[in-house]
Amino acid sequence: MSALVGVIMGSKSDWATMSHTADMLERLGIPHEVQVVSAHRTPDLLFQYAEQAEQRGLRVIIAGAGGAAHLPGMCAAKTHIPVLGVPVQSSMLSGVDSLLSIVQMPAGIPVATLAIGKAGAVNAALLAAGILGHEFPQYQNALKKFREDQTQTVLDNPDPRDF
Ligand SMILES: Nc1c(C(=O)O)ncn1[C@@H]1O[C@H](COP(=O)(O)O)[C@@H](O)[C@H]1O
Repeated sequence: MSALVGVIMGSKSDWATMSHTADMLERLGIPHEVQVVSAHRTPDLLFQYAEQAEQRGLRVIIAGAGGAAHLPGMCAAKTHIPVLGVPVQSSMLSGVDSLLSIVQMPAGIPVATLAIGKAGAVNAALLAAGILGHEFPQYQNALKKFREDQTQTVLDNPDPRDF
């Protein structure tokens, strides 16, 4: 099956964070693709990627970027499919710069903004599963199973001293 989720990131250096998105999509069995695309460094490629996303069959785009993180917003400006933004933790400002760059979109062009770093990267994949779940019940079931397993793991390990 061709990719339903496009995972893009501003730089190879974002892969340490965005690999958590890919890992979770893999775990849920959701077909996806990953690619470095930068609004700053490869603006023409970004426009082409966003403009062609829908016709290529993508249903959701997850865009991770750090610092002056314009990638998710510019991607959202060029496509109608939902864009989920993951703020990558930058070295200088700990990702607060990334978060604010992504979250403060003007009314009319939404980006669904996740938490900074790994938590946001994982949750973006789970959110994508929820969005896809209406059209593809198998991913809704995979999401439910993930949640049930997570709950059970916590219930089975109540002692915080056991690691
Ligand atoms: N925020 C953006 C964009 C963009 O928004 O288009 N392109 C690259 N970057 C970010 O620059 C940071 C440093 O990149 P390098 O490590 O390549 O210098 C990365 O976190 C990347 O997401």
